[in-house]
Parts: sequence; structure tokens; C-alpha cells
Amino acid sequence: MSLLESTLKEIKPLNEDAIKKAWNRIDNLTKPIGSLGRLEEIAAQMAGITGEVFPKIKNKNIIIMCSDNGVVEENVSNNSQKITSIVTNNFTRDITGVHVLSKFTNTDMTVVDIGVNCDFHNNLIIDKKISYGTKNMAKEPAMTREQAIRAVEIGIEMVDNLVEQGVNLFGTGEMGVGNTTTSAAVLSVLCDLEPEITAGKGSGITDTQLMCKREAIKKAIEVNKPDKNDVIDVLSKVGGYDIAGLCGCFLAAAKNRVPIVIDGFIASAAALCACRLKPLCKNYIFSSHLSAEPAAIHMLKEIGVEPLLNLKMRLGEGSGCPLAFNIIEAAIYTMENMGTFEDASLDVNEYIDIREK
Ligand SMILES: Cc1cc2ncn([C@H]3O[C@H](COP(=O)(O)O)[C@@H](O)[C@H]3O)c2cc1C
Ligand SMILES: O=C(O)c1cccnc1
Repeated sequence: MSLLESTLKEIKPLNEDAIKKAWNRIDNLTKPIGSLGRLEEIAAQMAGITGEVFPKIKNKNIIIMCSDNGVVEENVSNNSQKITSIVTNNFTRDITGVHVLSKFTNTDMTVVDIGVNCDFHNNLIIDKKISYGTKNMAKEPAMTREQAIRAVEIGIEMVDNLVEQGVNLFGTGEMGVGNTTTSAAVLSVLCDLEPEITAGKGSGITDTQLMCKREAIKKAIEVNKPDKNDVIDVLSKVGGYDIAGLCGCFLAAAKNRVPIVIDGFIASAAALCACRLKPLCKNYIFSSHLSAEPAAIHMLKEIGVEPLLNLKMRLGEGSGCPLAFNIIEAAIYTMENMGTFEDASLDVNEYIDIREK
């Protein structure tokens, strides 16, 4: 059995007993029922994921999948492919958005070259290069089926290894000029949405480039005819190595019963693929924020997750994840450290009016 097949098989439902115990605790804290809103839901979900009512977050890590996309030939981005390699290198230099936000929240980063169009001489970048970028999907499949499976399995291996090293909260990031085009294409195919809905201005393009972007997605779908019921076919024909790699990360986090956070539009395309491959995967996922990319809302709705924040961010890289980590850790801390009615020597019945509001 392949690593992908065994991973899909090993993803199991949440621990309902732990969820019940968590809600029992949460509903006995000195507060009106439900008054800590989504912090309560997060704490209960964390219990279901980990099996612990008071899980301890030990190590947080954002996996950043970096790769190039052949579709940039179609004038879909304002940036040249060179930017992918420059920013990827910069992830190891303390200066990128995701790095600074990670530092702020005591989070580590794992930078993976899964298909950047250059050779790095930087031992802080993990070399998992499949090829020097994908092909132009508007003309031919972005990659072969074997390459797509390999990319997903690289994501699985990365998470499996980091879990072994003690990471128990993951974030997902990416770098790859043109990857809002591939993400939009994946969304178009999986959800039958027109490129007019799925394609936005990404990192910043002109109206003319936006037309090129929509045209490229249309052509990619016409030329390659991806089968929406076969996620690997969709990833290989109109996806990217970064999306496929992150898809593997979501699957492996669910397999290992470790929470994983979506950053923006591209990471949500990967999460959508993972959830289509294994719907149970959704229970292990948190969405950090609503990307300013207009179709982000469709992506998250389809996955069935609600973003924690709406900060109009559209950087990618994993930059939303550290912020979500703070909220998740705050939720756990609150549910563990607030007093119960018993601790406060209060009779629950005296509070019943408040609790029921
Ligand atoms: C300097 C720079 C840093 C970035 N960091 C993330 N992205 C983001 O922009 C790219 C996607 O946008 P598009 O599809 O329009 O090319 C991705 O690499 C994404 O991570 C960046 C983009 C730039 C220019
Ligand atoms: O939301 C994102 O991930 C995003 C949006 C625009 C450009 N790059 C990334």
C-alpha cells in the first residue's frame, strides 16, 4: 500500500469522549453558557483532535511549500518566477512577513523546495524538488500523475517527521509566483465555479492581467479536462507542487491527530483537496483568517470551516497561522485556568438564569 493510501486509511473521527468531557468542563466554568463563543468551540475541537481535555501545545511549526508554476507564461502575475526563489531564500533570513509573525509567536518554520525553478545553496531549505517548476497548464498538464502523488507524499513525510520531533500544532504556507491562478483553477474544477468567480487579483495585477488569468484557467480546463471526482487528476492537471504538498500536510496532520491551520487562499485550495480525498480531515483543520482574495470565502465554505479572523490579509506564506496559534493557545489556556462553579463555591442553580441566557 502506498503512503498516500495508508494515510487516507488511517484518518479516523475525532475522540467524542474527550469532546464530551471538554464541554462538561467548559459548561461548568463561571460564565454564562456559550459566552466565550468560538474559544469554547476551539477548545472542544482540540480535545476531540488530541484526546486530551487540556492539551499542551509543545512545538508549533509552519510548513512552507515553495514551487514554481509554468502558467506564469500566460501573464497571470505581475511578478517573474525569479521572485519565488528570492522569497524562498529570504524565508531563511528573518525578514519575511511569515518569519516575523512566527518569531512573535514562538513558532518554527520549515521551508521546503518542492519545485522551485533554481538550485539553492542553502542548507536551511529542505530539498524535495520534484522538478524545476510545473509545466504551463494552459497548454498541457502541469505535472504527471506520479509527480502529483509524489508531492502529496512529500507533504505527508514532512508532517510525519515533524510530529516525531514533537511538533503538535501545524501551520501551512507557500511561495510560488502564479499560485493564486492554480488555486483558482483547482477551485473552479472541484466546485464547478467559473474563473470569473474564482480568480482574483492575487498579489496584485492589472485588469488586463486578470483577463489573462481567467482565460488561462479556462484554457487549462478545456485542454486538460480534469476529472473533478479524482483529486489527484485535478492536482496534476491544473494544480501546483505547493498545493499538492500542502494537501499531504493536511492529510498527515489528521492521521497523526494533530491540529493544522490554513493560512490563505492557496493553503485553502490544498485543504479543499485533502477534504475531498478524505472528508474526515476537516475536523483537524482550523482556518486562521479570511484572505482578501475574493474567492477565499467559497473555498472555506466548501471545506466547511469558518475563519477565526478577518484582517484583509493577502500575503500567503503562512502569515495568518501564527495569529491563529495565539487564539488556539488562548482558548486552551482559558478553559484550563478559569474556575468552575465548584471552585468559586457557587451553587450552579443560583447562576442558572445567567447560564441559560
Ligand atoms: C515579494 C512577494 C512576496 C510574497 N510572499 C507571498 N507571496 C504570494 O504571492 C504569490 C501569489 O500571487 P500571484 O498568483 O499573483 O503570483 C505567492 O507566491 C504567494 O505566496 C508573495 C508575492 C510577492 C511578490
Ligand atoms: O490568501 C493568500 O494566500 C494569497 C492571496 C494573494 C496572494 N498570495 C497569497
